Amino acid sequence: MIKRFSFSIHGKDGAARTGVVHTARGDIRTPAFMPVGTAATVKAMMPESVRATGADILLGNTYHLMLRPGAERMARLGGLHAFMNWDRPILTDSGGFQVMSLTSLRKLTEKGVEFRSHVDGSKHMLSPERSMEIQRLLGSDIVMCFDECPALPADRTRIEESMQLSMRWAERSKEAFGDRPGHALFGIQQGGLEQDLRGESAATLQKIGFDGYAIGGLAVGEGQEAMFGVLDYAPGQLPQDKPRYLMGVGKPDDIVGAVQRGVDMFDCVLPSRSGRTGQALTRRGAINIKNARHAEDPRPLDPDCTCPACTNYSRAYLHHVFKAQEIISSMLLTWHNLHYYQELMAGLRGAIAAGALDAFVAEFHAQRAAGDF
Ligand SMILES: N#Cc1ccc(CCNc2nc3cc4nc(N)[nH]c(=O)c4cc3[nH]2)cc1
Ligand SMILES: [Zn+2]
Repeated sequence: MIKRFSFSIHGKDGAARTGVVHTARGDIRTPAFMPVGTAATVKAMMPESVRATGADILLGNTYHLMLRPGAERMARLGGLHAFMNWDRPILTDSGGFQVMSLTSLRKLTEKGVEFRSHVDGSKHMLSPERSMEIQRLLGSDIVMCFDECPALPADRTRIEESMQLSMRWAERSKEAFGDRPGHALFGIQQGGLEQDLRGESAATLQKIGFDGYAIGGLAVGEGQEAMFGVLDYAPGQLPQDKPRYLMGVGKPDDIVGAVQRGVDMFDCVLPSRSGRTGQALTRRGAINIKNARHAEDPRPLDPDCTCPACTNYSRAYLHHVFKAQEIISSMLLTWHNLHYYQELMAGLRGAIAAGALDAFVAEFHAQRAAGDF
């Protein structure tokens, strides 16, 4: 018997919710953070280490995996879960956003988008139908509609036309996805910073009917204030009994503010990418371990953190291995950052369940104001 996708909300505090997304490959505690595993790996992390940080689900990318190793090849090899040795849920982005942000040679039409690979320059095409087929071949548990995310700033006409195209593509995505018990399809709201266009998008998506709803078109340079301005109304435009996923977000304080406004799921490359550059994200704010002041500091990054980096190594050691460009430097800081993100999510879940989110958020900001340690 295939376990069907479902979402149960166990607690609320204001607009914030905490609950569980049930999937055929396991449960996802929400609010949830999804580490990004773009090319079938969360960079510098073994999958068992990613699980040890507390992650219940990973994100993969249609765009990267269709170029290398290829969707049909991945299917022949048993699918993405077997390929990368991660047997829990995987959500895959649908590729449109990555095409627009990673390629320059491309042609956008009603049918879809033609582009050249940033890997080897070969020609490729993505459409709602092909994106659904690729995500099926990968074996993704949560599939994202194929959409268009307009670059900001853009005038209202461009935003409106792009949103309407994305809604036509959402219809085609749903049609192509078919009825796949045990798998979920999420719609993606567009509409830029325009409340009425986002309302129209939400209504159209709800009429088509999806297992979850993403808030797209944000974290594209609009800044936190404008993003929170949209989040003051956008989650409420979406069905309240389905998961709400804010794509590409974000910094710790972005996530806290978005959870307060009713968002349930997040993904961002920040903790892994910044970890590889020597930036440690901690409850007191960011620390750049390459700074000379850490060269002889015997203390851990964060004395209150239980991750392997903070348990077994000094700042001086982390400073050393970063300066020496040792591979372990990326491993340890990525592990720390992902551990910190999962601790933050666990803290948010517990605070919402206890009806104590305001106090949690106040303490979150107070610790960061206390500054570096
Ligand atoms: N380090 C680092 C770092 C780099 C980039 C970002 C911003 C990511 N923002 C973002 N990802 C997105 C993916 C998306 N996918 C789709 N299918 N649609 C979107 O509207 C969309 C919007 C997004 N906005 C955040 C942190
Ligand atoms: Zn740590």
